[in-house]
Amino acid sequence: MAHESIKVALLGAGTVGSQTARLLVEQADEFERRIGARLELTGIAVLDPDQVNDPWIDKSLLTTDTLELTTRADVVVELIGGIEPARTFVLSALNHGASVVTANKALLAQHGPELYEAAERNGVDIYFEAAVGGAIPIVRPLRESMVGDKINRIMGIVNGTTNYILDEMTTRGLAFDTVLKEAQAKGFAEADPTADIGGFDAAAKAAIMSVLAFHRDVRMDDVHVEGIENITESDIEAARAMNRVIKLLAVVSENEQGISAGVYPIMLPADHQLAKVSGSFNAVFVEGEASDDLMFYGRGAGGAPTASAVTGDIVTVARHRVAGSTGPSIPLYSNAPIVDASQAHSSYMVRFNVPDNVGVLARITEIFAQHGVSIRAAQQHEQEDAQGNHELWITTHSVSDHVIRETIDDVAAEKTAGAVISIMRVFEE
Ligand SMILES: NC(=O)C1=CN([C@@H]2O[C@H](COP(=O)(O)OP(=O)(O)OC[C@H]3O[C@@H](n4cnc5c(N)ncnc54)[C@H](O)[C@@H]3O)[C@@H](O)[C@H]2O)C=CC1
Ligand SMILES: N[C@@H](CC=O)C(=O)O
Ligand code: NA
Repeated sequence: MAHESIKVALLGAGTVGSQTARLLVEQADEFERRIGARLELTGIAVLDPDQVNDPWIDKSLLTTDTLELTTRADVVVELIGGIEPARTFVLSALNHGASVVTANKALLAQHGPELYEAAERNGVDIYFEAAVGGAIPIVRPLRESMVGDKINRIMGIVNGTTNYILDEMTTRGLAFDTVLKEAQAKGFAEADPTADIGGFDAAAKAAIMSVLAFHRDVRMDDVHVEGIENITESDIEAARAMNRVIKLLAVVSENEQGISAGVYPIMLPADHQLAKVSGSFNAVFVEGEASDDLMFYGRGAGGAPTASAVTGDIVTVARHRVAGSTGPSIPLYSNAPIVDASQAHSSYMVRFNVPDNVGVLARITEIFAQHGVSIRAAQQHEQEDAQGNHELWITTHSVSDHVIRETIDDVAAEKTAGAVISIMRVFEE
């Protein structure tokens, strides 16, 4: 039977919702030809209709009764964000037989399996390309294209806000707070930017990628998270002096020990491909057993780029409805153990402020040796501060996060040995 139209309900008309509405209006004829049925926007739920002034939005479609809107659509597009009430709206949509498109990584990283199961039980789709890497096609490749391969590791820059902040601090020497405000103004940051700065947004994406790559129920709480909130201009200068740049990486992997997922800042060599990813761009390396290395690159945040991924999903699930089918399910059959990513080994650079006294360097290296931490390089800087202290940089060989932190705690406990300025992972292939 020919479909006259596919009813689309939009929940949210903020940074992403507004641009999604624009694409749906501007591309309506094109989408109709691709789908074989017209997309009919039946309602747009927002918190405050008076705040919506986009010329392409028909104000008569605005509603504040979000739950009701989820009950009268073929496709519900959730662009509200957060856990509740978004979870309730998505479940309502699925249980009323609508397919769902969402960009909500926070929701999927906490309740994904419950929602995937609800979609399957109701014979509908749940698609979420925008939830990882914004415009970059990465969810679909993991969910469909690479399903015949075994993925060993995924490593990437998956948060546009933090990449923008680190890049602007590095290239323009701007202060952290100034750049964060810019990222918020450009629409990259989450409603609560601590999700970006604290690494939680990247951690949610790491959990989603782990589910798709390893077929294992991996949630937000399984991801080891460190953010960029403590990174200072002096850390950036130190990295530059080592011909490195600081990036916030999400790394998920599976080996004989199990699955590990972590997010942390790390110093990359300046000529590493990920070091060159600038502004709000994201990049994801996927290491497949048969495919070998794949790289995905593009705009990871912002209204229009994210809306591109959202409308791609809307067209896809609409096509499925016209065909009377659904896309692939998300099987979670693996019970591989989850390994604490903070136990993964890495090289580290520790910066100390030390007094220029006889025996200080010897005492610090002795404490490192007592913990079995092997030193790759040590460098004391000639320049002294007002108190007559000097910076001492120690780079280690591979060591676990746990051991290096115990080591520097012991150094810090000896007041005469000097103070720890910062500690940072150093990328070694
Ligand atoms: N901004 C970006 O670059 C990206 C955002 N995302 C995700 O997209 C989603 C939306 O993000 P933004 O557009 O940036 O958020 P936003 O804060 O700009 O917009 C949120 C919209 O939801 C509406 N809303 C909030 N509570 C509601 C409720 N109970 N009922 C109806 N409407 C409600 C607000 O009125 C507003 O229109 C989030 O899940 C976010 O994580 C994903 C990728 C990139
Ligand atoms: N706040 C996020 C938006 C996209 O997911 C980011 O900065 O990457
Ligand atoms: Na994407």
